[in-house]
Amino acid sequence: MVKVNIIFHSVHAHIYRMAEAVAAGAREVEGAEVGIYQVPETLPEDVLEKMGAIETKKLFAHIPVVTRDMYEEVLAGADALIFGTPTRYGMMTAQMRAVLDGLGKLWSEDAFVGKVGSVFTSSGTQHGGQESTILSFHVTLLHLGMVIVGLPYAEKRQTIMNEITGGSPYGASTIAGGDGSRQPSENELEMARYQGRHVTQIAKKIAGK
Ligand SMILES: Cc1cc2nc3c(=O)[nH]c(=O)nc-3n(C[C@H](O)[C@H](O)[C@H](O)COP(=O)(O)O)c2cc1C
Repeated sequence: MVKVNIIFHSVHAHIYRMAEAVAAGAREVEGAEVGIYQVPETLPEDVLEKMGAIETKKLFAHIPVVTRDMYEEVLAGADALIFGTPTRYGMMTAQMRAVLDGLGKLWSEDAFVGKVGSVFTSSGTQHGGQESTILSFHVTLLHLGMVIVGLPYAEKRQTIMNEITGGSPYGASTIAGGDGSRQPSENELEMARYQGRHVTQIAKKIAGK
């Protein structure tokens, strides 16, 4: 059994939809045990309301929130962690950062060394920093000692030119549009499934399971 957990933050549900696709891909691998968790939201209710996020947050309210008492089991206990974060000023969200910054004790115990780490993202605009979000996230994964896996060019969907699409060798991604109205395309969701499957296959090999 190879254990893969997907940890995401989302406000308007784009990353949530991508996370479900990543999970579906991971589940295709025989012997995979796949979990999906969201990080705690730190924005107050009135701010979420102003952002028009009350309804979109409800779409994934059923997904368990990973709290500090769960870090050992959910994060350190997995063979692979696949993180999903919206882009904020070209980087991960503060909500995701807060979880990573809470891993100090487990980091000092080498709890993540040799585990597989991977990242996917979304942004409002096509060139709004998807690559910098994923690559800067990778720095933290390297500090934790993780083996980084991206989205290889073997996944040809990232090379298409006939439609607007996310996806890069660094990881799957989607473009939400300035007003958040664009939903992940089938091409982007397929890349997310590929990433989930690919990470799981590699984690299975590394774990010898
Ligand atoms: C404070 C803030 C900063 C943002 N920074 C960027 C950015 O640097 N580039 C960009 O393209 N979109 C940016 N966005 C748009 C978000 O990336 C977009 O809303 C998000 O990817 C949608 O994902 P979600 O539906 O899962 O929340 C920003 C949004 C907020 C609220």
